[in-house]
Order: sequence, then C-alpha cells, then structure tokens
Amino acid sequence: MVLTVSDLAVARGGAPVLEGLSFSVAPGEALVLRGPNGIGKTTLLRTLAGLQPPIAGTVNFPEDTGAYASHADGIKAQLTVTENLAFWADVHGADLVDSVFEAFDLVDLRDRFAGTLSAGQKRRLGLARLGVIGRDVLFLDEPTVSLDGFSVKMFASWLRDTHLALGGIAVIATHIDLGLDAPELDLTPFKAAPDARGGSDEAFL
Ligand SMILES: Nc1ncnc2c1ncn2[C@@H]1O[C@H](COP(=O)(O)OP(=O)(O)OP(=O)(O)O)[C@@H](O)[C@H]1O
Repeated sequence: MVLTVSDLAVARGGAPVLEGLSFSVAPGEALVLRGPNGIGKTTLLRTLAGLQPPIAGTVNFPEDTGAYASHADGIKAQLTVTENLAFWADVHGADLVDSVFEAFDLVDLRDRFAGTLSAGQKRRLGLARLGVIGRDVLFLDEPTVSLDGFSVKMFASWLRDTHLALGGIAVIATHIDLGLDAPELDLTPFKAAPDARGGSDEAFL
C-alpha cells in the first residue's frame, strides 16, 4: 500500500491553485505539507482524500483506506464521547478499544455529552475518531489546532507509535513541529499560474 501522486493539479472555486505535484508516501511514512496561508494545503488534502476531483493528474491508494480530518469533524453534540466513538467504530465495522480513550486523553470524559466539551477536548475527540475507524491513509488538516502542548505530544505519539508504526500513511498540513522526523514538501514552487477565469464555489465555502 503506497500513496502515489502524479502530476497533480488542484483547483478551488474553479481557479487552479497548485499544479505539477508528484510524490509518493510509503507505508509507515508521513509527509508534512508546508507553505504560507492560502497556498492550497486544504485544497490539496481534500483532493488527495477524494472529496473533490483533481483538474489534472492522478492520486492512487487502495480504495476505502483513506480518511480526511479537519476541524469540521462530524462530532454529534447530543451523544456522549463514548457514543460518538462507538458510532464511528460501528460505521466502519471496527471495535471500539479502550486504548483509544487513553491515547487521546478521553478517559475522564467518556460520559460527557460532546456538545459540552471545550474546543481542545472536541478536537481530541475528533482525532480519536482516527483511532477507531482503522483507515490506513490519513489526510490531516492542521490536526493540532486548539490543542495544548500536552495534547499535541499525545497526538504525535499516537501518530508515530501506533498509526505509522503499524504501517499507516499520513499527509499532514501543520504549522507546528510534531517531531515526526518526516520529510516536508514546500508547496510554494507548485503555485499554479494565475487563471483569468477566477470563479467561486459556493458549496465549498
Ligand atoms: N471560492 C473560492 N474561489 C476562488 N478561490 C478560493 C475560493 N475559496 C478559497 N479560495 C482560494 O484558494 C486558495 C487555496 O486555499 P486553501 O484553503 O487550500 O489554502 P491553505 O494553504 O489551506 O491556507 P491556510 O494555511 O490559510 O489554511 C486560497 O488562495 C484561497 O483564497
């Protein structure tokens, strides 16, 4: 299982954002996306994950092995932490294992309604979803936003010592160092030439 990207071009709102991207990520490896605000990290991650089509090139990894995570993580406010995780496990036909509560520091929050969690706690729950759904190829958009230093370290440990150690793959847009010893891809040189058409995609706003 390898993630292979060939001559990819991506667009947002009908306007090309990045072009000419080729790279591959092997099992057990992560790739960190770098670049200034607005360069196209979110657009690229969404395209890699199959949430929007590329305008050129190809993205290859085994079907049904990918998962995209951003701040809009689909937490159900009226369910407890445990019920949220059980729901996601169920949808993916996976078992909800106790170690997930520990890995994401949710042990004391098991019975709390998700709607009552703080921003950082919600983020931990959203990230814990990745620990239950058993997907091999993770596309992570600023996963550590709202997390305190301790939680960042916990998440980095899970990523390194569980997900990657078991042969998973991760492509991560992050402005902070997760201590992963992963290669970085600066997207700046891949900025698409300006497109006179411009455009707007209301559904994506
Ligand atoms: N509806 C739209 N129409 C045209 N351009 C858009 C539209 N929505 C976003 N863009 C532009 O697309 C570009 C890529 O945005 P994207 O969110 O992928 O960047 P990013 O690298 O993730 O940014 P950040 O680091 O700020 O999160 C930006 O320059 C943005 O202004």
